Amino acid sequence: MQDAHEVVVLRYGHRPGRDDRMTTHVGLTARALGADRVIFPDNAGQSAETVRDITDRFGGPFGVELREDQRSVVRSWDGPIAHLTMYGEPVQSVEEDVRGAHADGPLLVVVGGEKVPWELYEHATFNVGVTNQPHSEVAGLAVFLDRLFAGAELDREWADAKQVVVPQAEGKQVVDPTDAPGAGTVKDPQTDE
Ligand SMILES: C[S@@+](CC[C@H](N)C(=O)[O-])C[C@H]1O[C@@H](n2cnc3c(N)ncnc32)[C@H](O)[C@@H]1O
Repeated sequence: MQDAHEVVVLRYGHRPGRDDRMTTHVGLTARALGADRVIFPDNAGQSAETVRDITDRFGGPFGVELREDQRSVVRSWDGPIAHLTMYGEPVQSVEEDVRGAHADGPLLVVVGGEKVPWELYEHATFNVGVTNQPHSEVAGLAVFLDRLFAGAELDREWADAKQVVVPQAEGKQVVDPTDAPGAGTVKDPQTDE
């Protein structure tokens, strides 16, 4: 089910083992930088678990779905599609048009892993390059979302978090959101200690 205002990231293709970290980071980047949900291939269950766990701890809302057939997600999408590729038009040239198209419908942002089918280039409303240099789906997605939201995603607030990071000039502080400011325990979010 699509919501007219949503931004959904589709990870097109996943090679278990080799792509695990990248697929997880596509999901974490989509979540952190303002997308509403991510769709992973159904062989990326471990990445889906990790992104759900982070959402559970650090807040949402953010959806994670596993779908068997990415081709059918693209074919049946009822709204504009932005496919990120080094061969596409410069993001700085098309960002306004993408925002305009998104005003009329939900936006699907597609990032690849291994080679994506040619059909995707034809089916996409926009083929978007974040530079025309080869780099990574995570970097491309981050810059694209920041351009799409014009930086507003950086000030987003999170609902139902169990842990909140208190920004520090030095060191790390993570508190329970129900604690008074400054009264929380100091934790490393990666080790939970
Ligand atoms: C390892 S790259 C594959 C490079 C591929 N030849 C391509 O079409 O961009 C995996 C994914 O990273 C993203 N990507 C890589 N470079 C990009 C760029 N300059 N702009 C936008 N996306 C890029 C694309 O989504 C691509 O499918």
